[in-house]
Amino acid sequence: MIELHGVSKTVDSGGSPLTILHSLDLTIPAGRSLAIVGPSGSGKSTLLGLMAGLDAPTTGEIRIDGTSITSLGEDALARLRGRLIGFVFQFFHLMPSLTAFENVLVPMELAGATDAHPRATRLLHEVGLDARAHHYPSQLSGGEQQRVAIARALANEPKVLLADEPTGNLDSSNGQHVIDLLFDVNRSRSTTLVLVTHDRELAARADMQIVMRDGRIVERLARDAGPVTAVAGGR
Ligand SMILES: Nc1ncnc2c1ncn2[C@@H]1O[C@H](COP(=O)(O)OP(=O)(O)OP(=O)(O)O)[C@@H](O)[C@H]1O
Repeated sequence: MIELHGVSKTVDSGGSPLTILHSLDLTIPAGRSLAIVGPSGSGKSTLLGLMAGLDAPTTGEIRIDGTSITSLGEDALARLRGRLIGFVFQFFHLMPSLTAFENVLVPMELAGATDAHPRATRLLHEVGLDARAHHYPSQLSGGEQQRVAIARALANEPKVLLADEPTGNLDSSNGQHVIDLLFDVNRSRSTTLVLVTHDRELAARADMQIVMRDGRIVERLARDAGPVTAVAGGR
């Protein structure tokens, strides 16, 4: 579902080039989950942003569902993002002037869905927020806001769900609820899930883990049926 081939990212740092991702190769099969872990500044969010097509790599190729996104123009990329990718951020990024229901509704209406209303109702039900549908973000707890953000990310039935520190701003019980929800979606809808996290316990719930350090993947772990084991040189 997601393939990276020789992906590097170099940025300008005070007039001199700084390489923050070094020739990464990675394959995430459809319907699986991957956790990206590693210390602060190791390149996790940059990598997720590249997978989302929010930023372009300096070299290499990224394919999402068979389409090379590295050669797409802005418009085609925006359409592909809208069709295939849902994004969940650490700080929720809900529209403060819209209710929970409207936050979920708007992306569907923008995509031209004719059944947006019943689908928004169903999605809020799935994330356990029926009773909060007409509340504004400021009237919701952090965990509730993140669940609205997940419902919104699922609005256009993406094949890929990308989450950047989705529990970073939540207490442990709200965080647990949000994580359960993300893995439920991964399993029940076969949505490919990629999440960035500092939490090794959470990361261990994913089918695969990569550990980043200084812009490189320094460790790859995969789980088949049994416990998570190291994969020597595997993708
Ligand atoms: N546009 C940019 N210009 C210069 N440096 C950048 C730019 N974007 C990212 N960096 C640097 O690249 C490195 C990787 O950043 P990134 O945000 O991907 O790390 P991270 O692993 O997600 O960190 P954290 O866990 O703290 O969020 C950091 O050292 C960051 O300062």
